[in-house]
Amino acid sequence: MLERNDLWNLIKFSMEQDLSKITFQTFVEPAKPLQLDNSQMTIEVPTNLHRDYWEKNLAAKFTDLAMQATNEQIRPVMITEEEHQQLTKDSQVTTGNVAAGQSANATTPTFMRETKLNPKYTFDTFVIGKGNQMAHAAALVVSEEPGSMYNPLFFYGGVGLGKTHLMHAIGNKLLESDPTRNVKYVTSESFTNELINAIQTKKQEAFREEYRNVDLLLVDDIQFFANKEATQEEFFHTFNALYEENKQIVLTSDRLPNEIPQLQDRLVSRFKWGLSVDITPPDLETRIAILRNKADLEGITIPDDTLSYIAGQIDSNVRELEGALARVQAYSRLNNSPITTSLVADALKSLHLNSKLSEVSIPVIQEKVAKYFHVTVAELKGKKRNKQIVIPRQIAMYLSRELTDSSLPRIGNEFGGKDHTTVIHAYDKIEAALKTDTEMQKSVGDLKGQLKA
Ligand SMILES: Nc1ncnc2c1ncn2[C@@H]1O[C@H](COP(=O)(O)OP(=O)(O)OP(=O)(O)O)[C@@H](O)[C@H]1O
Repeated sequence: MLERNDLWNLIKFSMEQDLSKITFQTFVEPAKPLQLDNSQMTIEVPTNLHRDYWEKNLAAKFTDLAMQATNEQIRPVMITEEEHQQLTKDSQVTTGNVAAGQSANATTPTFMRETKLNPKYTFDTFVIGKGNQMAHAAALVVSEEPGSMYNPLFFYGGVGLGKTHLMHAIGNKLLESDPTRNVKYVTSESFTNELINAIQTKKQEAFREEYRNVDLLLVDDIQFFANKEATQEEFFHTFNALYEENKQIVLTSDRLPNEIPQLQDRLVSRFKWGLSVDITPPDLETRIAILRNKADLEGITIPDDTLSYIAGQIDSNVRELEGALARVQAYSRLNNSPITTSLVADALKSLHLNSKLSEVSIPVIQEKVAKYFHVTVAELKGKKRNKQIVIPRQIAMYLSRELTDSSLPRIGNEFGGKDHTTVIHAYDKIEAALKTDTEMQKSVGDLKGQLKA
């Protein structure tokens, strides 16, 4: 399935060709896609008049274009800006959910994240490569002997590298061998929201029952436990209850437990009791294998050299790789032409993959930062920890993450083989300093100006 924005951009592009300029500018340009799930796209428009026009004149065209692009029936659901604001307010009141990014803008279909396991995320569909070999092996062991070897099993690493996939694979495998097992998958955000609901509706006992009676608990993205005292307190007790009963716990995060801000020490130490394994970005061969696997599963015909071309363009994460393939597939359908390397180049052009990378590279950033602070590039890549070097090094890492598409491990590598968590730490530090420290604002502003010039 294409990502919401990707599909929207393709449809918008086709509408622009078909509609008069004035109709396009009046009704399509101000529309905003909010959410895409399997059968509908929710689209926000400024007024009732826009909504009526869409429903009467554009909805059918939208569905046709979406069908051409994805081969699926997707209907547009129009809401006005005012209705959207009201809905967002209502959902905050009922769920206590005020965290950014959890409104109707969420792009992940809720059925995958919050209620059940995604049946597509199995060991069979997971491609093993250097960066995930150990994680895969540990996941397999845990799915065969839950609660005995590695408890908890903790996966960490950058976004879109397969942590959730492996976690679901454990659950799916366990249920396949014994459908009576009680498996619960939850994101840390849903855990928090369910807890808040339970407190508000005085159903804490039921909440505890539900969580403490599982055979396998899968909690995704636990970095969002950061700073959430009540959630951490509750989770601590859930963890203990399950652990004592030898029930398996699997956790994922974008960083190691001790790097999650304000995570209680007692949780950090418990999370380290079992096995922590990192997942690093796939190398070129693995990326090609993932694409080939995906293309086969979807029945897409695509030549080998074209697959290699896509894999060479996108080295950051697997989700983007899959998004690129979906985009290419949609582009080929809309243009009614077979997938070739030149079609792929056209389809991916608007992602500006090369221009972003070639405009600013990590060595250029290192050179500019070193010059600005009168240190050497070797010192930035080295291990010295005095303030005169540490701050420029952290700024250079921050800028590398902001201005290039490089993955965290790749940035770490370019800085003398440092761990990706060091890059996260540097980024967080500079980001926090930029909020209050005027000297930092000036240095980073100057450097950005120089780099973009
Ligand atoms: N090795 C792999 N083989 C096949 N598919 C993969 C592999 N790694 C990742 N994917 C696919 O990439 C997509 C993103 O993976 P996933 O959601 O598991 O990432 P994640 O590490 O949990 O990211 P996030 O931190 O954003 O939650 C999924 O569709 C998943 O199936």
